Amino acid sequence: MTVVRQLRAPAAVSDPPDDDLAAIEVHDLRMRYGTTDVLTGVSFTAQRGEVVALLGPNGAGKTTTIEILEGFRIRSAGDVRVLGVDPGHGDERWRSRLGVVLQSWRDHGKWQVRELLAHLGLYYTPYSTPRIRRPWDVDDLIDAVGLTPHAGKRVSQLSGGQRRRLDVAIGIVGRPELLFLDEPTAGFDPEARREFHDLVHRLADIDDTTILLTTHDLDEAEKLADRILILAGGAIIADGSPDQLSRRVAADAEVRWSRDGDRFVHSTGDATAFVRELFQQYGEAIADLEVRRASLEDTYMAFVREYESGRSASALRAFEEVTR
Ligand SMILES: Nc1ncnc2c1ncn2[C@@H]1O[C@H](COP(=O)(O)OP(=O)(O)OP(=O)(O)O)[C@@H](O)[C@H]1O
Repeated sequence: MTVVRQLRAPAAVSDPPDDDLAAIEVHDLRMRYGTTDVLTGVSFTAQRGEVVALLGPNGAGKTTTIEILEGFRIRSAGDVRVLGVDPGHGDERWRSRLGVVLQSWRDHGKWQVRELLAHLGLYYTPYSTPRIRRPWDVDDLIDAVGLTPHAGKRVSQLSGGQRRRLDVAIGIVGRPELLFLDEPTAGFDPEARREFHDLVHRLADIDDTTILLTTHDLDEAEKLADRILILAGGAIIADGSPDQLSRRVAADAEVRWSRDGDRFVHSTGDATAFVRELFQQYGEAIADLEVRRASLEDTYMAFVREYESGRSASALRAFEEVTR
């Protein structure tokens, strides 16, 4: 079954007037399944052109949050605006401005790659605007996701990683203003991952696409995201750039070097001043210099541990002080 539906062409489509609004605004979002509260008060915003990574342990509610923003799930409570619209009441024109890459999408097996993308692209033609020409040219799109050698293959013949690239192509064929990526690189080899990262940077930098992604790969989050949100216990327990978060967790950097064959390590709050002094004192005798801040993985683990030990409120207060 395909997701394509024939639509009546809307009257001339102009660019929406809400460019100054944040792409996503979420205030006190709550979600209850039966008697279980999964989201207990999620609040955050994403500005236009921002790449935001939503991190959190399994079952924290990342997919639930994303599906509410996409309009696929109805929230229990809270205010949500996506491209200025309540997703519970989004119409087809609103939907045409979104791109969605779900965690797994097993469909369309008999279609050929090029044929499928050309067909899905037709859905977006009526929503082309002077600023955003929809859909994406099919051959450019296939090239952008690295599927040119496989353009004539049936979807059922693609490998897992190629299939995932096609999922991404399906998500962006309508040149979305806002793109949701739920664990987009699961199953990618390192080369495919790097190409995908380049594509995300291109979408954000050149096309000014806002991107909200979930991932369990912290290295990926650090490479891609302008901002990281950590979801745990039904709420956002940390919100900031990777650098802001790592400073919150570990104010000190670790400096390592060697001199005359001996290795040294020193923790300092001002690595630049320390290194300057080191060179003044020992000059060319210094070798193998490294300055290391806490990685995002260290930072993430510290936040989640802090949260799990019941100190989330104090962690959040301290974080807000650092980023104020
Ligand atoms: N339709 C549903 N009915 C009942 N409970 C659900 C439903 N969908 C999700 N849940 C529960 O809500 C919680 C959050 O699930 P969700 O898939 O949003 O988490 P997640 O953070 O995306 O997890 P993961 O990292 O494992 O993908 C889980 O405990 C899950 O079992």
